[in-house]
Amino acid sequence: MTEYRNFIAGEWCAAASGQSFERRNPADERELVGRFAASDARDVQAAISSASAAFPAWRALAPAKRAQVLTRAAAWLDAHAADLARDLTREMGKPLALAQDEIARTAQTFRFYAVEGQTHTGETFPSDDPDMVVYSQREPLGVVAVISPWNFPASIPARKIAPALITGNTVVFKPSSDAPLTGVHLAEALAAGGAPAGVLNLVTGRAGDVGSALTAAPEVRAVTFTGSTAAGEQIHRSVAFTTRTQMELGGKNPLIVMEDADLDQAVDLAVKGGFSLTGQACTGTSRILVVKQVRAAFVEKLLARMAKLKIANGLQAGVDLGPLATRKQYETVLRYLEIGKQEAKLAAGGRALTGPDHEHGFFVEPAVFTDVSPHARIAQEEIFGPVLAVIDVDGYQDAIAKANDTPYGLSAAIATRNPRYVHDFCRDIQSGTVKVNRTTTGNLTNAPFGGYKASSSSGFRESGRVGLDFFTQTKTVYRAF
Ligand SMILES: NC(=O)C1=CN([C@@H]2O[C@H](COP(=O)(O)OP(=O)(O)OC[C@H]3O[C@@H](n4cnc5c(N)ncnc54)[C@H](O)[C@@H]3O)[C@@H](O)[C@H]2O)C=CC1
Ligand SMILES: O=Cc1ccc(S(=O)(=O)O)cc1
Repeated sequence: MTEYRNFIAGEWCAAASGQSFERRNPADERELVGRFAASDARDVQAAISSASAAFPAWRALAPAKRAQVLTRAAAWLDAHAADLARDLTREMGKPLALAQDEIARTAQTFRFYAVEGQTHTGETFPSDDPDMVVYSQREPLGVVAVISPWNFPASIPARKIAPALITGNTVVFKPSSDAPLTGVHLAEALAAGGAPAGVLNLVTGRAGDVGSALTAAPEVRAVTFTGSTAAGEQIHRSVAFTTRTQMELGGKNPLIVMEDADLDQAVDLAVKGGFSLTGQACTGTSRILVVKQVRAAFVEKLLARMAKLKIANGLQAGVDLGPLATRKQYETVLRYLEIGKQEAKLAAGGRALTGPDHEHGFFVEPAVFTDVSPHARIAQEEIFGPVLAVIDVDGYQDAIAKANDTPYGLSAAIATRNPRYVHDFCRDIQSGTVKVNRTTTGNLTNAPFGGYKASSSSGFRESGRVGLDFFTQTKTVYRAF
């Protein structure tokens, strides 16, 4: 099947316009992945009405019953994991092993919130009146809009949808039009899990056609979004002042390599953090701040390691890097490679790949720039591609000052064996996630996730137990006889 529809009020339905858009495989544009409903404001309004109508009964349902829906959806994901991972690779390009891992983590996220959401309780407070009890309780917000990107088309929406649903909200979900098929599969999973009609609604389409209809609707009580800073700003401007927002935005994530680091391990962190997912992770490493005395040895090992990377269609065995996910992303990365050549020294890589394995896809060689000024554009702006900027530093104080000197603060790592550096780094770095001798990428379902500075827009963290907070409001009750 290659024709996919919206999911509204428990029914699979075509867009009101009757139009569809296509998604093609970024590794080989000749392959059609599917055709999807090209929705507009009418479809969005139908989905919001459906979610509003479903809300009273869903919030009244026992949390254990809501949990069963998530648990059964997780079982459906597990049962279909092989096909889902394949579709995920076909639609956005990541290597199959990473897609398999993502589907497994998505099921895990549904199970995690099925359990945690049932004990997301309030507190009792000592009362100044013996005839009065005082307590707080958590209540759902209502209709929540979930807007997600293409780089993690299963795990990012899952960690928004699962906490929203378990706490009694209903959802209108708009996946990226560059990875809509995995969004369709999430809706299938929840339908198979027994979500009542209207509890989860899926609307596919271009941001320009559905964006503000969804985010500005007065019935939508909260918008949870992951994507670019530019889109985040637009959404922020479009919502009513009473609409709660949660935005996970970009990063310019540093890896600091100290003079005492195990250089083989540091290279591993740079390659995995910078190039896995072809650099298209918000937590991807993009700046390497390396102490001068080990810089030459580090770069030499890094280039040797890069020469062994296999770049091809993610469905092939042993692939390290797939294509960039979209033509727009491909053009952006090529543009930044040209900017980098003006600003710094290209030490390796950076060519657009052609030839038998690559000619129909968006493939580029991973690139390393050295002699990069900390204020160069390639050291300050999110590229979202396999491009590493190596910046020389004089020691710990210089490294931390430069690491903190961007508008972002999502994830940061240090390679060192010195406990003093470890201690100071965990204190000094302005970043929502801090890693010691681990990659900037990768985060656990059960731990909080979010950024400092321009990397997140609100104090509400995603993921982990605190990921439930965004989706509830607190009511304080004073109850006397
Ligand atoms: N933080 C992250 O995980 C991600 C960051 N990005 C960054 O964004 C850049 C561009 O990628 P895009 O796919 O164009 O991301 P984007 O931020 O434009 O799109 C992300 C999602 O938001 C939706 N969207 C965009 N504008 C909207 C609006 N005004 N109202 C409602 N929904 C809206 C899109 O349809 C998509 O579902 C990348 O180069 C990268 O720098 C992209 C994807 C993920
Ligand atoms: O791109 C940002 C990002 C990367 C990974 C994840 S998840 O841990 O797979 O959910 C979330 C956000």
